[in-house]
Amino acid sequence: MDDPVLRLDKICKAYNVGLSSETKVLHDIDLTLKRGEFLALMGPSGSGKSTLLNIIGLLDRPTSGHLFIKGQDTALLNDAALTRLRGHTIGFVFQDHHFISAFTAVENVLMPLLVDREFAGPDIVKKANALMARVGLAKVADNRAMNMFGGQQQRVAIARALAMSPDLVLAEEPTGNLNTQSANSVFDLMREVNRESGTTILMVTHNLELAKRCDRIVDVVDGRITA
Ligand SMILES: Nc1ncnc2c1ncn2[C@@H]1O[C@H](COP(=O)(O)OP(=O)(O)OP(=O)(O)O)[C@@H](O)[C@H]1O
Repeated sequence: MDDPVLRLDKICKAYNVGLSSETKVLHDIDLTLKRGEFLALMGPSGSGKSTLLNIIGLLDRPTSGHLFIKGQDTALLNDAALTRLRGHTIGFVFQDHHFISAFTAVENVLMPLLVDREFAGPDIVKKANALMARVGLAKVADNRAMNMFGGQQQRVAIARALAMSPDLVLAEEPTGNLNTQSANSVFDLMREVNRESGTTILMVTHNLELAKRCDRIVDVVDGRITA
């Protein structure tokens, strides 16, 4: 049977505050993402969306509960194995893209392929250029990413997230800084990628109009899934 890309089983997260107390931020989160799904994660500020995204992105560990990626229980993996799994399975698109400022757009897309020995090979430049074409930026691939418009930068970030052909893309407010037209066009691109290549996408957003165009909306309120 095909395992879901992601399955969360009773995920809880508490942060230590001072020496003796802790704040519980996530409570018994159960969530399954099937291959090819495009899910919108919504919820008020402080409800725990970023905390959940960090756990799903294997950047942080839950306090309790289990996170399965393609059937693999990540609680059983050490940090090196988690890093490898993250690199090969998950792409990230954030509001703040952390581009390397001295690099062109296509060089930023190339970076993840260059640093992973298992991917490095003669075709990676071709792949990076194909990704730039895929996101509609072939003509400006050699411009500095830092000098581009917001919508273009977000397209570069999407191309970079797709470089390792991830099963799952996590996008945190990917259209948050954009005007309505750019936001729609960046969302359209993500929708196309999702439909064409079957990449599973989880997008945190405050934009209800865009969320409605996803396959499913999940609301997080006070660290619990409510809908
Ligand atoms: N490292 C930390 N230590 C202690 N408390 C934290 C830490 N990180 C987050 N929190 C708390 O956890 C709660 C959830 O925060 P989180 O950033 O996950 O919410 P969010 O839904 O992503 O909010 P926003 O939409 O504003 O980004 C908040 O009350 C926050 O103050």
